[in-house]
Amino acid sequence: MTKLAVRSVSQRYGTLAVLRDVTLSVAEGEFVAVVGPSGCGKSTLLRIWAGLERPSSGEVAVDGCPLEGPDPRRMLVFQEDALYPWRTVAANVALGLEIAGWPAQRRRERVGELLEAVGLGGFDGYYPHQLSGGMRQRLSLARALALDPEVLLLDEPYGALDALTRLEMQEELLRLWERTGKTVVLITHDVEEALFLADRVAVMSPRPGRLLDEMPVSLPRPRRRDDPALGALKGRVLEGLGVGRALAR
Ligand SMILES: Nc1ncnc2c1ncn2[C@@H]1O[C@H](COP(=O)(O)OP(=O)(O)OP(=O)(O)O)[C@@H](O)[C@H]1O
Repeated sequence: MTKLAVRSVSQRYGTLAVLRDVTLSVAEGEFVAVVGPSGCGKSTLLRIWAGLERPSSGEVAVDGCPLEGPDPRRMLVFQEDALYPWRTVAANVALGLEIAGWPAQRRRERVGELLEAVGLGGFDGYYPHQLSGGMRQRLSLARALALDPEVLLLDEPYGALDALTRLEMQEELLRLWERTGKTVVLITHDVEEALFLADRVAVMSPRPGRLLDEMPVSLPRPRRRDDPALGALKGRVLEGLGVGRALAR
């Protein structure tokens, strides 16, 4: 079943055309990565699916119905963590639960589960500035997961992390996805990250962003990062992006 869809979606900001005639669907439980040059409208597409903005033209659907607006069943996680610095780790995770009216005891239990799940057990009383970049991203993920959303919209969540932490976070995300079966859309600049994680990679053109290619990655998981088949796919994505084969090696 199709979870998310855009059909012939275009977005303009004043005279700036950002997305042009984009049609893309994501099946329930599917992991789709979107890659494309900086400024081609990837985040815009994610904000449209989050219900934070409406396209200038085209249709946006969730579960086959026109999208109405933001909904806790679809959670967006940003590149820069959007944590509240004055709230502790536990209080950051609890925010959505507070807004949803969960009683204090249930909130505490849920926050404990979530922090364990993302490897932050024992850090409840820390403040965001006392955490590493990777820990802050784990916290952002825990907060996004609090109300058990059906869809995770991840906007380059690991872009600011060092290479090793990034690989670790990719493995964790994969485990989470395998365990929960959530629908995931991941925006990334990192073609290897896209191919390591996703069922399908959508390749976008420079602004105004159009969909150039949709590439299924049918390799079984766990994937090996040095698998030559991944290398061949990487060549195809880079070629689509106009980067050329020479860089793929
Ligand atoms: N609210 C807005 N008002 C005006 N212009 C906007 C707005 N939001 C985005 N833009 C412009 O739309 C274009 C696409 O932005 P967007 O953030 O979607 O790109 P992106 O592909 O995610 O880029 P990056 O990979 O660098 O994060 C940019 O030129 C940006 O300046």
